[in-house]
Amino acid sequence: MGGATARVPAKINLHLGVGPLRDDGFHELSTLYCALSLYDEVTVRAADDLSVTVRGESRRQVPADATNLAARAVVALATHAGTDPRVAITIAKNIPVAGGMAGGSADAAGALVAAARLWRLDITRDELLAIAADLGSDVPFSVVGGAALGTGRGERLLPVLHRGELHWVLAVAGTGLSTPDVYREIDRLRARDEDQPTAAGTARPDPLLQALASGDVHAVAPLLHNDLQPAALSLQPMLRRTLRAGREAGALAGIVSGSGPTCAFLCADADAAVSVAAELSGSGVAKAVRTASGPVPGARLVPIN
Ligand SMILES: C[C@](O)(CO)[C@H](O)COP(=O)(O)OP(=O)(O)OC[C@H]1O[C@@H](n2ccc(N)nc2=O)[C@H](O)[C@@H]1O
Ligand SMILES: Nc1ncnc2c1ncn2[C@@H]1O[C@H](COP(=O)(O)OP(=O)(O)OP(=O)(O)O)[C@@H](O)[C@H]1O
Repeated sequence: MGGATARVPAKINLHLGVGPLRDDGFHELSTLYCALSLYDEVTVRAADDLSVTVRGESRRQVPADATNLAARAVVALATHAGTDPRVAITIAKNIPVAGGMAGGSADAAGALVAAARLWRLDITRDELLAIAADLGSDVPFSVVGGAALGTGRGERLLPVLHRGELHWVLAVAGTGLSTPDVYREIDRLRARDEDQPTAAGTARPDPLLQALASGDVHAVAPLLHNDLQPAALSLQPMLRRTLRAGREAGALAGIVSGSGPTCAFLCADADAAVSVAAELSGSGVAKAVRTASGPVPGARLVPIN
C-alpha cells in the first residue's frame, strides 16, 4: 500500500505580543513567526485502523493514540473530504516536546499535507489552512513556514519579507511547560501588576519587520521580544540562568521561544552559533543544545525514491 511523508519545521516567535484575553479563551496576538531548520517527519500509510507510532528520543512524552494532534488532523481532513480516516501515522520526532516550538502543531501540519497527498484530495490551500486553524493556533504557520506575521489568535497569517539566514542556538529544558498554563500565568501577572511597561500587546512590530527585510542580524537582535517571557520565567525561574549563559557565551540576544521553556539565541553567523552551542553545552544549563537556521519553508512532501 502507498504512503506519503511530509517534513515540517519547528518555529520560534521573533516577536510575540500578547493582547487581552478574548471571550473565547484565547488571547489576541501580534506575532512574527519564523520557521527553523529543526524538523519532524510525518508518514501516513493506508491501514486497517487509525494508529500512531512515534520514533525518536522523546517518543515517551508524546501520546501514541487518537489524542495525538497528527491523528486529530487526519480525522479532521477525512471528515472534510468524506474519506475513510484509517491510516497508520508514523512520526519521526525531533522537535522538543512541550518546548514552545510548535512540535505538536508541526505534526498536525505534516499529517494534513501527507494525508491530502495519500488520498489525492482536490483541496485548496485556504481549505487546508482553515482545517489547520481549527486544530490549533500555530498549525496554519506550520503548514506555511518561512516568516509570517500572525494576528487573531495567531492563525491569520501574512508572509513577510526577509533577507538572508538567521543562525540560532536552542537550549532545550529538561521539563516542558504547558501553553495554557503560561497564558494563565501572564494573565495572573498582569492582574497583579496593572502597569505593564514592557508589554508589546497587539501593536505591529514594524522596526523588527524592517530589520528582517534588511537582513541585518545586528538590527534584528535587539528587537526580539516575547510578552510571554515573564510568565515562562515565573514558572521556571531557572530559565534566567539559561538566558544569561547564552549571552555570556557570545549570542547577540536570547529569548524564551513562544510559551517556553526552550530558549533561542540569535548569533552573528553559523560559526558563532557553533561556538555558542559548544559553550552552552558545557555550562550545564540545558538538557540539550541544538543549532538551527531560518526562515525555512513550511510542511513539504518528501519525494519517494
Ligand atoms: C505560544 C504560541 O506557540 C505562540 O505562537 C501559541 O500562541 C500557542 O499556540 P498553540 O499551541 O497552537 O495553542 P492552541 O492549541 O491554539 O491553544 C492552547 C491554549 O493556549 C491558550 N492560547 C493559545 C493561543 C492564543 N492566541 N491565546 C491563548 O490564550 C489558550 O488557553 C488555549 O486553550
Ligand atoms: N504530535 C504531537 N507531538 C507532540 N506533542 C503532542 C502531539 N500530539 C499531542 N501532543 C501533546 O501536546 C502537548 C504539547 O506539546 P507540543 O510539543 O506541541 O508543545 P509546544 O511545542 O510547547 O506547543 P506550542 O509551541 O505550539 O505552544 C504535549 O505535552 C503532548 O502531550
